[in-house]
Amino acid sequence: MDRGGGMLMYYRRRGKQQTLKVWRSICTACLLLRDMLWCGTVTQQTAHKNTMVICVLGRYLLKSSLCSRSWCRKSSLYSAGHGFQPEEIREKLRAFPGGAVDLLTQGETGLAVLTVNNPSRMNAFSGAMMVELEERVSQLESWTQGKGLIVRGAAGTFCSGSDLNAVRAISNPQDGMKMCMFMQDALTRLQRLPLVSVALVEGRALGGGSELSTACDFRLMTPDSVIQFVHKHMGLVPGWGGAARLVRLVGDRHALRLLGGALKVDPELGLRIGLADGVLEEGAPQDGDEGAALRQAEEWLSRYTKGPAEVIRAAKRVVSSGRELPLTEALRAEKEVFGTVWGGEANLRALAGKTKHK
Ligand SMILES: CCCC(=O)SCCNC(=O)CCNC(=O)[C@H](O)C(C)(C)COP(=O)(O)OP(=O)(O)OC[C@H]1O[C@@H](n2cnc3c(N)ncnc32)[C@H](O)[C@@H]1OP(=O)(O)O
Repeated sequence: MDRGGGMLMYYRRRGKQQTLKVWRSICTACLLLRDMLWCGTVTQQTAHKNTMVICVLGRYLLKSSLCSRSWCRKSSLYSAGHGFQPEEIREKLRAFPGGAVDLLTQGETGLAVLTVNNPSRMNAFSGAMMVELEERVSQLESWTQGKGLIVRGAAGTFCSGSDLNAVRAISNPQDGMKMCMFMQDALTRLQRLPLVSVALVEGRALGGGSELSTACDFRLMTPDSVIQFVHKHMGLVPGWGGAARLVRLVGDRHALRLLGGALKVDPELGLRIGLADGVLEEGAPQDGDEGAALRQAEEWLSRYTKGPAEVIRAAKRVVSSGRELPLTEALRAEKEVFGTVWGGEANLRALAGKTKHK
């Protein structure tokens, strides 16, 4: 079994052990109390009070052990209880064909390129493409050697959101909710991948396209590009998790300006409010070199992905848990990830090499 799979097994086993330990402690404490009550060491009132304390404490411990388990298991956002039936939704979405979501993984560099590919519709997401996106995310979840991911659109533009033809056909509230849960789930899983991810925004990122860009760790913009949450003009708000992520990226006031005003975010505004992390050099597409922006993005990303895969992936994991979990849980998750690199190959090599950080 590879290291990633082994780690997941370790987390699962550890989660079960923790839960068992908590149950065992609750039972032992209750039995002890019962014996003390029989022997007359404690009064009935004290025993009752202590039972309450044990129950509250036990509940807290169980909850926290289950919480770290579910985080490590990369569980879905929604379950059947929320009306989330992924296979049924996939079938519905596949009824709207067109376009593709392509994935290219490079073994030597550990970088992958995910391309939203529907140029005749400015890379709008057909239903079939939503299903393909989820499949590509699953592929990336099993790619244990990966370190970085670039998300881009084909033919010099990023993505114009969901395909309006599909949107019209599923405009009833039930189908809308299903699509919303499906895309939130896929994009949350994309954001949680143990890969440093960057959205390469060329041309336009509109509606769902702007939401997709926020599911990456970073956004690089070409000089003439625009990110625009156009949802207001469609009588909508983001539904692919874009609003929740936007608030975390730029703060609630900027987020409200971007959504309420459907503002066009050019690179200058993007950098100022912290939505963009870099602007690529001028001129490349005009030279007829379509791959130039991608090469620049690869070079930019490689600064953060140089080094052993297990260390880069661990860095992304601790950032993901820090980003999403309450502090106590995040610290516990960090401890677990730390345990996977401490005394590991890269750590021992660095110690033997007397590394200096000049
Ligand atoms: C929760 C998710 C919410 C959402 O994503 S709702 C969707 C939000 N997106 C939009 O409203 C974008 C609508 N499109 C536009 O505003 C413009 O097409 C856009 C992207 C600014 C490009 O404008 P232009 O450069 O003038 O090009 P154009 O309009 O002639 O477009 C070229 C072809 O692409 C098509 N297209 C663009 N965006 C699309 C979309 N989202 N769904 C379906 N088709 C779309 C457009 O209809 C046109 O096709 P055709 O040449 O007329 O056959």
